[in-house]
Amino acid sequence: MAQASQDSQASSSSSYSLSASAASSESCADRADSATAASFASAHLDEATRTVLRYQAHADATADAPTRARVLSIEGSDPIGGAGTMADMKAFTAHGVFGYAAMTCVCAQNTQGVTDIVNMEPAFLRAQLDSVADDGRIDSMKIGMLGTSQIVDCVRDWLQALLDDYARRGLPRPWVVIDPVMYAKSGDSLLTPDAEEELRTILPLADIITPNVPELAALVHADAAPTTWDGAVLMARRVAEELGVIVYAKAGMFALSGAENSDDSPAVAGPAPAGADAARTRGTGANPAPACDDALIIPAAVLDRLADAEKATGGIVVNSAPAPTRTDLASRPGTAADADTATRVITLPGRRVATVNVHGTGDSLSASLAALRPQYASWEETARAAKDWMTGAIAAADGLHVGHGHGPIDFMWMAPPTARTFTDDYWTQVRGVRERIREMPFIQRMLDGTLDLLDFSFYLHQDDLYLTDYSSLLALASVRADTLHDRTFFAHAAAGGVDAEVSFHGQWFVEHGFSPEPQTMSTVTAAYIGHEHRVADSGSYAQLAAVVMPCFWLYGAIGLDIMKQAADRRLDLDSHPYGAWIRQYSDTSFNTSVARELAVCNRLAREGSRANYDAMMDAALISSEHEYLFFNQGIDRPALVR
Ligand SMILES: Nc1ncnc2c1ncn2[C@@H]1O[C@H](COP(=O)(O)OP(=O)(O)O)[C@@H](O)[C@H]1O
Ligand SMILES: Cc1ncc(COP(=O)(O)OP(=O)(O)O)c(N)n1
Repeated sequence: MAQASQDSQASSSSSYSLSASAASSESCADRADSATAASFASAHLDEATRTVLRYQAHADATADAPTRARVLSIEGSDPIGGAGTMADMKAFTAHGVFGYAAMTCVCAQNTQGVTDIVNMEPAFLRAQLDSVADDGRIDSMKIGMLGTSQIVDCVRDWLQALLDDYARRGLPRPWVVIDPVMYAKSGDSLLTPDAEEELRTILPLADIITPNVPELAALVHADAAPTTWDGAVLMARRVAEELGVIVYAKAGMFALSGAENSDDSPAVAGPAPAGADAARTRGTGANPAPACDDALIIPAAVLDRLADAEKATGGIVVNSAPAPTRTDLASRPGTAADADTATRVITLPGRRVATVNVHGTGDSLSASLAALRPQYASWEETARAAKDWMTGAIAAADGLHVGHGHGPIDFMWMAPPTARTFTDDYWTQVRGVRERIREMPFIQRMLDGTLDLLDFSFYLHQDDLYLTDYSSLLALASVRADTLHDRTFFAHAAAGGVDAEVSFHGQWFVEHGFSPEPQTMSTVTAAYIGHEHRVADSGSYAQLAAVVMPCFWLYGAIGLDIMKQAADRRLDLDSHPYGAWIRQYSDTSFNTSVARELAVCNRLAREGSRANYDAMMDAALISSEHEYLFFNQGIDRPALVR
C-alpha cells in the first residue's frame, strides 16, 4: 500500500491522533520522550503540577490532530439498513466519528432473513482496504461479517500488514473490534462452515471481540449454546483466556427469549417482560425491572500488557486518557476477580426492552465500541457508554416501523423525530385530555344552559387572573425569542388578545350583577401559573414557547368543538344563557394566533436536540393537564390561595 500521504503525519512528533489520545498500551510504550518527561515529573513534582503538565503535553501532542476519529467498517451490506455496513455508518455518525467502509459481501436481506449473498473477490476486497489505508489514517476499526475463509485470510493478512506498518512508522495502533459474525438472528448462516476455524486466526489481532451466545459456543467448540447467562460468561472467559483478547459477552439472546440474566442490577422502569413466565424478576414492588446485563471479560494477559505499559511510562501517559490499570479494574464496582486466573469479569448493567426489533444489534454494538473507544479512557468506560447507547436505540426501535420481522434499532434516537412534527406528536399524546375536556360537566352544562352562573363567574375570575399572568409570560417569550418573527408574534399576542378577553369578561360580570374586581386566586390557577413560571425560569426559550402552547391550542380546539356541538344541537344562541360565550368561542380569528404558535413550536423542536424535544413535550403535556383542571374548577371549586 502507498504510504506517501501518511508519512508527513508520521514524521511529526505532534501527530498524535484521537485514538492515541486514549493511550493504547502500544502507543505509550513507543513514546520514549514522554517516558523521560514522565519519570522526571514523577520524581520532582506534586500531583497537581503533574496533572497540569499532562494537560499541556496533551494539548501540544494533539495540536495537529483531526477533529474527529476516523473509523473503518469492514462488513457486508444490508439493504434494509439495519445491519452490516449501513448500520455501521449510522452508528459511526451517531457517535460523531468519520466512517470509512470496505465491503466484504453484498447481501440480499431484510428484517425477515437473508435470501442471497454475493461475496467479494478477495483481491477486490484487498483493493478496497488498500484504497482506505493508502489515503487515510485509521484510528479505529470494526470487522464484522467475513463470510468465507478466503475473505477471512484476506482481511487478516491486510490487518497484520497494516498493524506492522503503523508500528514501524511509530503511528498509534488503531483500536480493533471484531464481531465474529456467524449467524443472523433469523437463523441464516453468515459464515461458511469451513470458515469457522479460519475465523479464529484473525481474532488474536483484535483488542476486543463481541460474540453473541451461539457464537461463543462455536468458538469453544461446544455442542450447544449455553442456556444460562452464567454458562455464557464461563464460555466467554475461556475464549478470552485462549485468545488473549477482551471479550464483550452479549445477552441479547436471553432478552429475546424473555429470560432474565441478572439479579443485582439497579432497578429501572421498563415495559412488562414479554414471555414473563420464563423471566426471573428482580426486586420487590409491583413492576420489577427486567435486566439485560452484558459482561466485559478481560483476561490476565491483557491486564499484564496494560501494567507493563504503565511501568514503561513511569505511571504517566502523555494524554488525558490513561488506559485502565489492574488496580483500576479490580476496584470498580461490578468487577469480579478470579483467584486462579486473575481474569476480570465486569458487569455492564442494562435493562431489557420488550421488543422484537433487534435486527443488527450485534453489529451496531461492535460499531459503537469502535467509534467510542477513541473518545473514552478505557475499554470499560467505552463498553458502558456503548451499552447505554444501545439500550436507548433498542428502546426507540418500535417507533421506526421498518419491516415485518425483527426491525432495526433507532440509530438516531438522540435526535428529534422527523416523520411527524412536534405538534403531531403532542396532539396524539393529549387525546385523553381533549376527550376529558369535551366530556366535562362544565362544558356540557354550558352547552345545555344548566351551568350555574356562580360557577361560571368563579371560572371567569380565575381566567382573568390567569390571563393577566399569561400575558407577562408571552411578553417574556417575546424578549427571549431567537427570531424577529417570533419576537413580534409573542409581543402582539401579549398585548392584543389577552386585553380584549379581559374586557369582554368585565362586561359579562357587570351585565350579570357580579363584581368585576379581581378575586383571590385558586390553588388550581396558582398551580398552572407555577408550572409555567418554573419552566420559564429554568428552561430554554423553546420550552417557554411549548409551555404556553396548550393555552393557545386546547382553548382554540375547545372553541371549535363547542361551536360544532352547538350547531349539532341546533341551539338558539340569541335566547341561550351562554349564547354570547358560545359565539365568542366560535370566533375563529383566534386560530390565526394558534397556527403561528404551532409553527413556532415545530421550528424550535426541529432545530433542537432530542433532549430539547422531550423537555418541550414535558412542558406542554403538563400544561395540558393544568388546562383540564383549569376548566374543571368552575364546578370543582378548589380552595383559594391565602
Ligand atoms: N431486548 C433487548 N433489550 C435490551 N438490550 C438488548 C436486547 N436485545 C439485545 N440487546 C443488547 O444488544 C446488544 C447486542 O446483543 P445481541 O443481540 O446478543 O447481539 P447479536 O445481534 O450479535 O445477536 C447487547 O448489548 C445486548 O445486551
Ligand atoms: C451484513 C451483515 N452483517 C452482520 C449481520 C449480523 O448482524 P447482527 O447484529 O448479529 O444482527 P442480526 O442481523 O442477526 O439481527 C447481518 N445480518 N448482516
